[in-house]
Amino acid sequence: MDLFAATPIQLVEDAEGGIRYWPAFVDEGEAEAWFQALCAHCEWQHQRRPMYDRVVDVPRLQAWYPFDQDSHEGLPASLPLAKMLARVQASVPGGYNSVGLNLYRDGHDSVAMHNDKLHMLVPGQPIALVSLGAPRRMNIRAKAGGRALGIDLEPGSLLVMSHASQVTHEHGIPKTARPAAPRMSAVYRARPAMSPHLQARPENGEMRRSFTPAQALHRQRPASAGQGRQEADAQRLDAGTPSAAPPSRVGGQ
Ligand SMILES: O=C(O)CCC(=O)C(=O)O
Ligand SMILES: [Fe+2]
Repeated sequence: MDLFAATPIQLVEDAEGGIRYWPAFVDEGEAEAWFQALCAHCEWQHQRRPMYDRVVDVPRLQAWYPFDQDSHEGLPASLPLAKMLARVQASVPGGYNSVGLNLYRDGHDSVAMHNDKLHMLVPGQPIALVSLGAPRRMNIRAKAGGRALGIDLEPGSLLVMSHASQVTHEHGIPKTARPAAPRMSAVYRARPAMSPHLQARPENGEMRRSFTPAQALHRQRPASAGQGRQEADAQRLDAGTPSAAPPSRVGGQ
């Protein structure tokens, strides 16, 4: 392993490791192979969520794989997720038992500023986010105030956020008017036992549509642009998996 890849950039400090970024976590060839395999073989879903009197689109595709922490049962053999997990574990050991994937088809896809849902995370355990495909900017902002920090998440990079950082900071991927090729994140987390995440979906009246591999990368616009579907993004409710918990402004997976 080269020294560059082994040395993270410290973005936020706290007692649990803060937020750290490894720009060249894996080489380009490997990142591209993972991206292609995940695009083609993940079970991509497009969520729509009831919100007040409307149903809103989650502006990105998602896939979820809960798995056994020891045996890795739950990670499909057709996907490189176990191999990716081994790489993550080698850099940032943790009790990971869930991976959530996000596919941002173009600059219209996004995730609103949020922290990952605390009741669905094991305290003290890291959140490890592998970026693949095109680079996209992530904003990270202290809840206490101050300017957001913008970091361009490169393909093959690793971003690790401490549990503690989810209490103090928010993160999000804003929409961009610049041409943006598809980008993916694979987010490894340690979920508490029996968390709602591990139970059958859909939950809370959420609606989903599945995508074939060929459809996954092609955005399907509403028939009438003027009456386009509302997106959850503006309301900050799109930031993760709905759960049995009451809606809150934090969102996140
Ligand atoms: O795609 C990303 O880099 C961020 C995803 C995220 O924040 C989440 O899934 O909770
Ligand atoms: Fe998040």
